[in-house]
Amino acid sequence: MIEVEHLHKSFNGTIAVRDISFEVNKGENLILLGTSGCGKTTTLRMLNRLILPTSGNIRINGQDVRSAQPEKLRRGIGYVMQQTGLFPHYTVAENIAIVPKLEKWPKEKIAERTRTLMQKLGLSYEEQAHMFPHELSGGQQQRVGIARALAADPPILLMDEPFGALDPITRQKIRNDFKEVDELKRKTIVMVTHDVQDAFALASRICLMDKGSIVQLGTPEELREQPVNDFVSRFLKGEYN
Ligand SMILES: Nc1ncnc2c1ncn2[C@@H]1O[C@H](COP(=O)(O)OP(=O)(O)OP(=O)(O)O)[C@@H](O)[C@H]1O
Repeated sequence: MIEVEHLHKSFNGTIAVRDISFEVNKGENLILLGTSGCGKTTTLRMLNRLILPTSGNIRINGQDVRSAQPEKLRRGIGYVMQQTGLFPHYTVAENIAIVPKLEKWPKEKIAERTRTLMQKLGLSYEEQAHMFPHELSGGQQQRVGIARALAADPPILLMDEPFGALDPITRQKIRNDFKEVDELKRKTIVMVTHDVQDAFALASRICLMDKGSIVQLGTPEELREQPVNDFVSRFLKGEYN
């Protein structure tokens, strides 16, 4: 469903992503894992054209993303940003409704969808829909960010450190809840994390990166049982976190 071929990105001579290729199958959860600065976010943001590659190809359902209109492309791809990226002056409900509004859904349908999603993500529509992001905890804000990305039911979801800013207990709780949300089970997801536990809890396959390159791509079991080198074993033991 997502095909990445020989993707390369340099910023003013600094190589951020170095000739990487991978595929993400429909319904898979591919985790881009690696140390800070290894090129995970740059890779993710090239998938929805927030960053343009220096060279290489990306196809989504066979279509080259360069031939798609950026706005149209992004409406079909939900995006959960680091640190939520919620609009501070929009209420929770208004934040969740951004894409459905762009899609000109009727008001009742938007309200119904917002209510359903908030409930699925463990939020209370009655109590929280009219609050502003700063009135919520970090974990609740993350849940709103995920609801917003899911609102128009895009088949693909890109998530950049969705649990990054949370304390370990909240992180584990949201991660567990996340696994149980039925809509997320159907999505093709590419998620960035530096956290080995996130990767093992959520990945269909892990793409472990270092210095812009892919070191190993495989199932969590493959990485654990057949690490290709010492870096992989040490990374999985948490020595780089
Ligand atoms: N806009 C930019 N201009 C210049 N250099 C950049 C830019 N964006 C990223 N880089 C560099 O590219 C490299 C990869 O960055 P990237 O953000 O993709 O890494 P990352 O693995 O997501 O790291 P983190 O987990 O810290 O977010 C880094 O060396 C970074 O400094």
